[in-house]
Amino acid sequence: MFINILKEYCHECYACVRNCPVSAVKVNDGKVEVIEERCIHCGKCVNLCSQNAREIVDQKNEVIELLQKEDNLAVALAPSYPVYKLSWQKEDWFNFLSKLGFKNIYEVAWGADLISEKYTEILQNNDKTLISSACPVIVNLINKYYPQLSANIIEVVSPMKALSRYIKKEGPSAKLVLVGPCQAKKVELESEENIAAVLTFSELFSIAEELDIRVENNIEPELESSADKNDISNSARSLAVGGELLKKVSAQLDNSLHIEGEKEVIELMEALKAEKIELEFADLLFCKGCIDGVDLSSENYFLKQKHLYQYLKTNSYFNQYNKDIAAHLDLSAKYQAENMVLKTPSEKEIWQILNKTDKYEEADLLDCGACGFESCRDKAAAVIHGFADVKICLPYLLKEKRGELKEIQKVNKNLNLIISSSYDGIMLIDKDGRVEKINSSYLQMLGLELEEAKGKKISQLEKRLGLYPGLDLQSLKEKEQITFVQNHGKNKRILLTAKAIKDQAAKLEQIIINARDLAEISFSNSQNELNDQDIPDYLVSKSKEMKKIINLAAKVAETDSTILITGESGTGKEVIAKFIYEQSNNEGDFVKINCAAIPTNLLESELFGYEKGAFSGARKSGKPGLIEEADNGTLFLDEIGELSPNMQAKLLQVLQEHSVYRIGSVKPKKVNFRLITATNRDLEQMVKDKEFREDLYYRLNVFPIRIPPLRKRKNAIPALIDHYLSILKEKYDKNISISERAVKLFMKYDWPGNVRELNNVIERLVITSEKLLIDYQDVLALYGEEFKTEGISVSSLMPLPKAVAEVEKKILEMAQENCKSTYEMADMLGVNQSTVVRKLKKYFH
Ligand SMILES: Nc1ncnc2c1ncn2[C@@H]1O[C@H](COP(=O)(O)OP(=O)(O)OP(=O)(O)O)[C@@H](O)[C@H]1O
Repeated sequence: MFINILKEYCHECYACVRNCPVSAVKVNDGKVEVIEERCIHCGKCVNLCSQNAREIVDQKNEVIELLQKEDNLAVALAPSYPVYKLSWQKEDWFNFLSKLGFKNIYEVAWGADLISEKYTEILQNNDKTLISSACPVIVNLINKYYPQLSANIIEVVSPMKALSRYIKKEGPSAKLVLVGPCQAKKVELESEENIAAVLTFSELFSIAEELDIRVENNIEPELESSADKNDISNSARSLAVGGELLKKVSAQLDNSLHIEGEKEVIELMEALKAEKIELEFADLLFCKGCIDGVDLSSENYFLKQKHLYQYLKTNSYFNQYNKDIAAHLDLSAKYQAENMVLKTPSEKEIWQILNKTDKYEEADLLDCGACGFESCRDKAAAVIHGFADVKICLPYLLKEKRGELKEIQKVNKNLNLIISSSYDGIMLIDKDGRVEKINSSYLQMLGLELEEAKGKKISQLEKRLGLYPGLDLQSLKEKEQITFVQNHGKNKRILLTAKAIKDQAAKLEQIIINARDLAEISFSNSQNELNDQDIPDYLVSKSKEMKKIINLAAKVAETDSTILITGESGTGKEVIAKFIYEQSNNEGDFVKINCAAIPTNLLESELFGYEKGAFSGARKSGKPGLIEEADNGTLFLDEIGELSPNMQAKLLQVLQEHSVYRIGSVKPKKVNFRLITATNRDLEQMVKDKEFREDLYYRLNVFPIRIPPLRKRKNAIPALIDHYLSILKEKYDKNISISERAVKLFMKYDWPGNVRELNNVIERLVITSEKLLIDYQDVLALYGEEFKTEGISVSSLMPLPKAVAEVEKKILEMAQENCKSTYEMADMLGVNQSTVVRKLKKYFH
């Protein structure tokens, strides 16, 4: 690759696309690329790039190395060399090059002298238009884009090649570095074996800078002229000014011309191609003479020209040349057509492309040139040839962007509306943990005004408001999302879901927090309540309390949140855990273990598994633990309150690292499971008593579900009785039912064993009953004392007022458990509401 595009500097101005004379620059994904095989190496795109996004591949390092190790390194200067340093004379150049380490200095002008003789010879016996081969860009242009004219290029090497061949003969061991103003020479001379490197003048001077070489005027030139050598003609030395070659060779030609400059050359090519013009000889230069070459184009052209002629008058050449050696040189060359001419697309193909950027008729073709092509048609052709992105069309993109902007504004407006009207608290935090945006629901939850929250550090807010635990920014750097319950003082608990927004390099950019008051989740009358037919048969949900729990469970099932189910033994914690698993999208299994039922040492291997030979008695092959088995599924740890401190620590590690270590292994295994735990113990109290780890408690208590005891939801009893009777009828093949009075008796009992006890009692009654109707008496017969709670039983003497007070208190307690309001209690007890309020105050405050 001759030209590197520095993509980070390219700002998509497409000046290079627009100005490349042969469409050798393509646009790919917005960035430009040089198509090497189409490039004629004119260097124009390098010069015009204002962002310096082009880098010519150079050989500076090779030359530095050569200067340090080669004893016989020569340099050849292109004829334009005097104009690179307008203030320098020959001595300056000599001192400079000698100090750099070159042992011999040649001038390419000698090569020009050599080839001009060859030209004169060929032109004398010629019957077709011949074109000069001195300019490598012209040779590339003809071979690639006017292949029918390749045969017209004069079959003589360029002056530089001629010189290199001469030097090879003169001193075969000499290695040569060529220095000139032209990028194309680098490609042209690549294959000449005695040329070690080709540099531009700028590259040569940057090497000097690197080696800290300066010009000193006190060194005299050491190179002497000798008698057996020849001079260089001044016409050859002025070859860098356009037209000098023609002057030198065309004395006897009637029909020849010299042309320089891109536009003029291409015009002539077109005329020659169309056979509109016939010439004996055309001396062509792609630049305005080599003094205007890519590396010299910044200085005023006429100043350069004047200086060159002046310099040649007052400064002799560096070296003389041996004509005898030159006489035997092979200066012939063959030029090969490489046809890069593209097929012209049809009108239909062009319009198919134009249509893609909303251009349907001539009036739509603005030809603004912003895409880098002169016309919309040219651009469409480039798209067809694969050189351009169809979408790069400024008017089209502007229209599209305007539409997108409108859409974004609309979405933004809607989004703001949704956020501000959301019932959930929503907060946006920046990567440094400062509040960027917060909606009014959240402000209300925190009891803050907007200005008290906006821009403040979340950690400071949490401290000030006593919110604990705080948002763990560190873990959000590693994870996508965390869910946890945050305590607001004693009574308020907020369920927080914090989602990390990360950039492409996975660095945390922002955090979105969604907050819900747990009290509201638990008691809200959800609009998305499950229908009765969606509730499985094994779950009796007739009571209001159970319905709420089931709806809550169904909602949380959709998330991957960790759930803690609490409630007395037999209330249905496991049934709810199972229901959550069934409602979720978990692909894996429901794996259950009762932490109280297994001794600690066994529990560890059950949960974590073990490697082969981990302990005596272990299975030879090792065994995966239940945590591994629950991968992608749900792990239900019942009686979590019974976990030993050691096991608590190990479980916490699994939850923090999302990986498990089998016993005897140091290799973690990644696991992904939903955890549901259950307990009938008061974990919060256990934390206070230091019996349960606080950090583990917070990890488990992400989404709490509390199942009340059956005595607090006695209205569920009839439905539960029906449920069990229908199962038992089938099981025991008995068409048995229960009397209303017996049910009433059931309703008065406190059911310390909860639903499980109720189930057992009914089963026993079904088994023992000889009739088809279980009655009040049957219950009493079987459970006698326990169920005799109907009426008031008096077992000892006491003052009457005290007895009345105790009865009143007991009755109020019972009414409270079964009623939602003091009005309902008043109704049930046959007194008015104010009496209930007064008596409640008396006994309970
Ligand atoms: N809502 C319900 N509908 C039908 N059956 C229920 C319901 N709740 C509980 N049960 C039944 O009650 C019994 C006890 O339930 P479960 O084992 O789920 O209770 P638990 O709270 O997990 O008990 P423990 O704390 O002793 O483990 C089971 O037979 C279960 O099927």
